[in-house]
Amino acid sequence: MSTAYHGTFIHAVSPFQIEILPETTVVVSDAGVITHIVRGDLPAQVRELAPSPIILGNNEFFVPGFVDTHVHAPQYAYAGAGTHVPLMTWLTEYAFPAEVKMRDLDHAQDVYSKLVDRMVANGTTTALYFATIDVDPCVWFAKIVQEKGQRAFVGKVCMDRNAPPEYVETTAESLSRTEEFFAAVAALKTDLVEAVVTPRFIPTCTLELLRGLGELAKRYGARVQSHLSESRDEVAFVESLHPGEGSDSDIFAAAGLLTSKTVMAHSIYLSDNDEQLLREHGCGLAVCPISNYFFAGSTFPIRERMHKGLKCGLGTDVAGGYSPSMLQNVRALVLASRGRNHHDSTALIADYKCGFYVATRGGAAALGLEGVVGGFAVGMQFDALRIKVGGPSNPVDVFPGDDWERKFEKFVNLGDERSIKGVWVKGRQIA
Ligand SMILES: O=c1[nH]c(=O)c2nc[nH]c2[nH]1
Ligand SMILES: [Zn+2]
Repeated sequence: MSTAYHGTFIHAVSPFQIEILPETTVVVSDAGVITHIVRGDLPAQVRELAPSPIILGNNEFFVPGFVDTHVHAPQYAYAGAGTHVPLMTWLTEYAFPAEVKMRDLDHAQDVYSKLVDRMVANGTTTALYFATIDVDPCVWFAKIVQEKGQRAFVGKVCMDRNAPPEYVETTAESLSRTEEFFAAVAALKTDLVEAVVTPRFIPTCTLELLRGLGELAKRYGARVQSHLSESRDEVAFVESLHPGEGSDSDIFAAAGLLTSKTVMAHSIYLSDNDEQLLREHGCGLAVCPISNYFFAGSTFPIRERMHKGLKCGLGTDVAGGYSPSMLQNVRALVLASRGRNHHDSTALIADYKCGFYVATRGGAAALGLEGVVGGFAVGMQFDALRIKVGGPSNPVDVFPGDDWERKFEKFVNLGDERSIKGVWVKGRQIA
């Protein structure tokens, strides 16, 4: 049985253009795929296909669900804390201990459930996750996202050097556990949760491990994620570990880890050669503006990089970024690009439309899901948010004369989970 949704639909069709479809009916099949988009009054033909259409009220509209291209699930336990130290210190003092604690599966259940609930409430329908180095808590996490119905790509983190003795693997363990995790996720038999090859970053992975993971990614046709050229201290550390062996991009490329199914987080410090390598291999980049304020020491030049053909999505980077809200990250992206322009008037500014684009369609493209999620079109899957502005306890006030464009812009700049009244993934309502 199909379901019909009638009202106003708003999505980004490019980094510069928002399309508003008022008085529109979207019909979604049992399989969660959009089969019809009809403008105008609710057509009689739709009543036959979908006898109980969902009709939006005043000040309501649908937008595509958000795509978070970079999240560390176990770090949610301390999100909002640890904002005073640089990356390498933060990893030792906050990230690694929090990840070790996931070995306590009751604690893992608590943190992971709260994170996924919070992300869904904030409208994130797709996420690319880092978990931890241990297989059991990773499988636990995959089951939690499966139960909650979010579309998720989950990585068992790999590290065979420069990590605490209680939180490091041998090269052989890291590779065999990755395969174990792939088998466990395949056994879940779900098309919404997928395992991802996940070297943490070059400082914690030997070249032997990187090469082994490159081979696994090829053999499984798997997605890959890692961090790339993310901060000055990380870049200096890689230079000291691999003098004369090139940049992070060169090292990942040599290991076979740059593919069209790769998403690299941060990617701040890129030479022309790095940009060319990432573009040629069709990699996606996860831009994490809140986290960049704290760790990167520089702003990702998003408009310039998109113009050069690099596929950019938005990432919260919980908990290097303190907020799991994609809207908060859209705003941080816009503010950061404006700040960059204040220092260099030739720097291009990303506005709220651009921010919304990278949070939805851009993120989908970075993950190779263009034409699947991130917008509304026949043949795409229905991952959507029902938004309401105005009314008591809504952070967005509306006034006479506010048209759809203004209501949408207010939602992007002022909205939060109180404005998100329903969340659908592949046609199924999950919140
Ligand atoms: O923001 C980050 N969070 C992490 O957990 C991490 N690990 C390596 N590099 C990292 N950057
Ligand atoms: Zn990260």
